[in-house]
Amino acid sequence: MSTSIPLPGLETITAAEPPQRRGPSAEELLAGLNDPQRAAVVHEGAPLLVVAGAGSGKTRVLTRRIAWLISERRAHPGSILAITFTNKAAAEMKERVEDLVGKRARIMWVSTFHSACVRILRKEVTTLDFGGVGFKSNFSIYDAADQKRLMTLVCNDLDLDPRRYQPGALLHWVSNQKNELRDPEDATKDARNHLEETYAAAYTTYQRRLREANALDFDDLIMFTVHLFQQFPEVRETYRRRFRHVLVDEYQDTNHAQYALIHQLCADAISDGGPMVDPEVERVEPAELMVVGDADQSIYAFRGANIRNILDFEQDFPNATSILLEQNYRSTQTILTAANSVIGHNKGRKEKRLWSDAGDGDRIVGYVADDEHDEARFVSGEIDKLTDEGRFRPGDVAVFYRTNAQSRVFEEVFIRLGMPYKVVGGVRFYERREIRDALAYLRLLVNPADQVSLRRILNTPKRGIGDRAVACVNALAERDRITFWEALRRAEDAPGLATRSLTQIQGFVALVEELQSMVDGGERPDVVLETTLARSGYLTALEESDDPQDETRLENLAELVAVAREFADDPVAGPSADPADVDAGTVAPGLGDFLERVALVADADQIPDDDPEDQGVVTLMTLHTAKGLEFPVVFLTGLEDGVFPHSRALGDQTELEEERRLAYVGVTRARERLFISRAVVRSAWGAPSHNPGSRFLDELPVDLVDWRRTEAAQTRWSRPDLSGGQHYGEPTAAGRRNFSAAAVRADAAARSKPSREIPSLDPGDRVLHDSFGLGTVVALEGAGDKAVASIDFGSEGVKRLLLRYAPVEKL
Ligand SMILES: Nc1ncnc2c1ncn2[C@@H]1O[C@H](COP(=O)(O)OP(=O)(O)OP(=O)(O)O)[C@@H](O)[C@H]1O
Ligand SMILES: [Mg+2]
Repeated sequence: MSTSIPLPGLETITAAEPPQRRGPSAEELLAGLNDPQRAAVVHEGAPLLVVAGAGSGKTRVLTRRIAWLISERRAHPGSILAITFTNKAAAEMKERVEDLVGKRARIMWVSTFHSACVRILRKEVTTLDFGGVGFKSNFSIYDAADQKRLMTLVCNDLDLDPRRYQPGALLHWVSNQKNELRDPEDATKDARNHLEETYAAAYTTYQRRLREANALDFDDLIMFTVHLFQQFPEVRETYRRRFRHVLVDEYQDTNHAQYALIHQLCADAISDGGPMVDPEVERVEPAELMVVGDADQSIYAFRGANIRNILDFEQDFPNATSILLEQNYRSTQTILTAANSVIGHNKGRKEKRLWSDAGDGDRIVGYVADDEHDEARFVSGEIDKLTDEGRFRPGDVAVFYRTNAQSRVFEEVFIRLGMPYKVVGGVRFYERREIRDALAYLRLLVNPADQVSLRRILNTPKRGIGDRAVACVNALAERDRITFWEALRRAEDAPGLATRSLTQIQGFVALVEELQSMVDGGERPDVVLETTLARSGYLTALEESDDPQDETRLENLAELVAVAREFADDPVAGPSADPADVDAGTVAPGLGDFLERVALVADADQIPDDDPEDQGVVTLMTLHTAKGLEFPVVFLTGLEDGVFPHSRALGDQTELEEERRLAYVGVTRARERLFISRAVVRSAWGAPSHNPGSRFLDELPVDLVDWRRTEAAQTRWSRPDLSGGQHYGEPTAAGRRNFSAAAVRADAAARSKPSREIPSLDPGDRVLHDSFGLGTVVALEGAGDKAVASIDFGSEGVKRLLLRYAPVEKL
């Protein structure tokens, strides 16, 4: 499948060739390359290291070299192994090489480390016989959730105190061991204290259980392949004979195990083969190796990536040749200078002189937003302007953020404005399972006839209402021609329903009815939502789960509560509100209104992935996902200390440097235009926090950035180095709201109480309303907190107002 994400360096130099056409000429293959790039493409023999800054054509050179090997050096495509960082990048690279040299390229191996190892192990794993229990080639591959479940079992096996030994922490430790190629025996042997002994015991049991399940985890894929090669030289030699050319992109993000794998395939003398190396096995000449990378873009240390692999390449491969690329072809000089300036703050790095002849280009635009909604509106407003001018299409634009949860606000604004977008590497917020579950609960409260919602959550979280019970209730509904909900309420009449199921169903019905009474009482949507999540056991189920994803789910639900709270605080503002939609002070927004608003936002199916005129769509993604890509226009958002750099990194120099490399990756994705933004207040996890500007902002040259900011932000905040900024826009409702909201958000109880005295009114009374002016009370319903007055405001019409909220004064 072709993707609309531009993977740079992979561009075609000739159109797809007709079947009989001869391959491209050498000149064609070298067209559009500078001298050092050509040298890298045609290099023969010794291991080759191409180190260069972002956008200097590393990926392009690697792709061309593959085509060159096949076309000019007559290498058999099957003898080529190229490693990329993602499957997407692999698919693109393969496609481009095929475009260049034709279909015969198809049999080369272009893949990630993991995919390559799966292929090898499917074939060879039966050779491995750890502890007498062999693997079968149909082994399963365990993902993070599977691993967590398995490790929980291990903890039970070993009777480990769950408060001291958490499966997540154990798995992290095990993963580190595997990335260092240390098996359970190594770990046990080297354990220096009780804690390490326990970890090693967990590792041993975990591996045994994996074996029994005929399963491998991701780290095993690499470690087992390396062990296979080390222990069975004849197998290794088979692959050495096969792969005559090995090429690795993004080499800076390889970990030790991956490095060892490359070493096994390409090193001249294999030092770490151990005693099992069989002198009888005929040694094969090492494969030609080419690795390309940029130490400044190493951003996966948390997965064991070792920056030393690239720094030490010349030591590891003593006869290596290095080629340096210094010209950047991606970005304007302004963008490049900014990137160089930020990364220059990292210590102990090799200085690079990256330059561009693309001209200075436009200045970087900076924006200090009142809050995250304001930031999202700024981004969408700028995209609108750029596309209206006709210079860029939506597909040219990418919006980057540090963590996945930050996509939500952008999504809401984009949907509201009809801006086509896609989220890469994450599910759209309102399509996430937990969000759909929570909304299904709320829909049910408003509309008990909503069968789809009801069935979705009837047994979510698990409460022992299984398929059989549902079938019995269904039978009752059909027999008596009542709704499914009615049938649930009368479940005692359901034919064949087990007593246990009946009790469970009655408990569920009581829960829903209780929650419904909150809704009928006019309770705030956020309070209803929070209560629902708590009372239904949904939160507890997630909290107690071992699935690492459930932590993210909790965060997402907190985010949804924040959405509801904002809506209840001020239905006029908020990302998806059009002031014209809501009459200020009319009946306080209830759950139904909230659901309606959310439904509009959540109706993401309406958004085409790519629009018919091939304008493309705006891409939203995290900075980690952006590696290797490029876009004409980039928005780098959330530049706040505690967001980016991540709060975890603030006190740690090493982590801070990794965050800075991430910033460098982000900035260098931009070709022509770069926008940077931060929000003065950000409502993460439902509570507003004031974050200072990112320290990376201070590391940008002052004269390269045009600061635009709101008046509100200006008065509240000042940076000495950004004083020359230009005014942008008016203070927004959202900004004002968040500031006042910050002050009053003391606790949930306080939020759900009226903050003002309720005027006592009678029909015929004259009142003054802040927005609608003079009016006459025509009718009254309810009392106390729930008192609603119908008031005739003459030309403004008759409004129904919940007096608890309405700004009316009796005259
Ligand atoms: N000699 C050249 N002439 C014109 N354009 C080039 C040249 N070399 C590379 N490019 C273009 O420059 C851009 C960056 O190239 P590429 O993505 O290969 O760089 P990279 O070094 O791999 O970047 P990164 O470090 O971000 O992975 C691409 O659009 C590529 O097509
Ligand atoms: Mg690249």
